[in-house]
Amino acid sequence: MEVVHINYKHVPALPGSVGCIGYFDGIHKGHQTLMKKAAALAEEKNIASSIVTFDPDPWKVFYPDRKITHLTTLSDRIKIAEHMNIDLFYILTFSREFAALPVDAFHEVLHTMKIRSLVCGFDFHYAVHNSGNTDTLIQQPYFDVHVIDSINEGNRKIASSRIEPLVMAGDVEQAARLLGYVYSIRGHVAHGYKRGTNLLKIPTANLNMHPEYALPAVGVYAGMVKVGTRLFGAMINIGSNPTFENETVTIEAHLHDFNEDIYGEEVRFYFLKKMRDEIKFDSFSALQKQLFYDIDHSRIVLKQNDDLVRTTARLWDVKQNFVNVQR
Ligand SMILES: Cc1cc2nc3c(=O)[nH]c(=O)nc-3n(C[C@H](O)[C@H](O)[C@H](O)COP(=O)(O)O)c2cc1C
Ligand SMILES: Nc1ncnc2c1ncn2[C@@H]1O[C@H](COP(=O)(O)OP(=O)(O)OP(=O)(O)O)[C@@H](O)[C@H]1O
Repeated sequence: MEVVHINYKHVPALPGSVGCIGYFDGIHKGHQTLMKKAAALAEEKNIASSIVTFDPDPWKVFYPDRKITHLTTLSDRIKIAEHMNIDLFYILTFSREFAALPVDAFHEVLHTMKIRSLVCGFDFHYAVHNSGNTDTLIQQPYFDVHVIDSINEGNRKIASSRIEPLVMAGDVEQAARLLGYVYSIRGHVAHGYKRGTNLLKIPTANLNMHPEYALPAVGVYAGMVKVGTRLFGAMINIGSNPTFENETVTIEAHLHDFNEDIYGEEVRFYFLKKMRDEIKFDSFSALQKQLFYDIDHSRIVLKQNDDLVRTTARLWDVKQNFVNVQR
């Protein structure tokens, strides 16, 4: 898949393609349906398939002072799209000027990009004051338009704005049902207080998370950690370690059957299921006993969700999957 950054005023020479259009945060099951349709139409027409998306996030452009979080960063969206049989990933630079384009000018930009067919959702809006919709798209003269009906779960549209609150409430299982894969966040391994190794004999990797992600609720999760191209089973804690009365919230994981120094490395934490709330224990040994129980519990959860783990591993190009394999 080729990634092309485009300024709408200077569109480079591009091949004809069947595009699907939107912001696509999370690339959830609704988005995946659009992408599959674009890929199928492109094959029929024997031309390329493309994604037409925007960066930065329109919300960031209009509200620069607000902290805006996402399910995926742009590089995550590119990575996932690679697995959706898409040939070209177009990133239109979003600005106030671009947002102010009249409907007709927006159509002309897509025409200049040689979009031959466009796939969009039933509620897609675009151009100045979001005045463009599927009707105006269908009426334009340049390309044919395929509108996808609402892809629902439980009678409600699957949307990024529905998934993010689920993640933030700790319901990562339901989030995975809507995404089609396990929610994850990326960052670097930072130094903790070393109590995990020294006092509890349960070493943990502390995550310095990329700030763009929606953080799951405080609690203890079964999940996975990706180190390089290897995936490990894990249990993850998000919280302030009340037994030790930390002042800040940390994100830390104990990886199953793992004993390597990974300080500073880029890693990804995957949240499969919330197992329990964080608790203040009366003694270190009571905490330690609970943590040993959590290790067994997380192994069981991983076994029960093997298909979901494998689907997720495939999306993120895992080369060695050690989940459910003792090293
Ligand atoms: C899966 C998991 C669950 C945890 N649960 C709790 C908990 O319920 N209460 C608590 O005070 N600390 C909990 N902790 C945090 C430990 O106290 C923490 O790992 C320890 O303080 C080591 O921190 P350090 O890496 O900063 O040294 C948990 C850690 C993990 C990995
Ligand atoms: N569940 C869905 N069913 C059908 N089409 C969808 C669905 N979700 C998104 N789309 C379409 O996918 C494209 C990209 O959607 P976009 O990311 O812009 O918003 P969204 O997923 O609807 O999320 P939100 O409403 O939270 O912003 C749009 O064309 C949109 O209409």
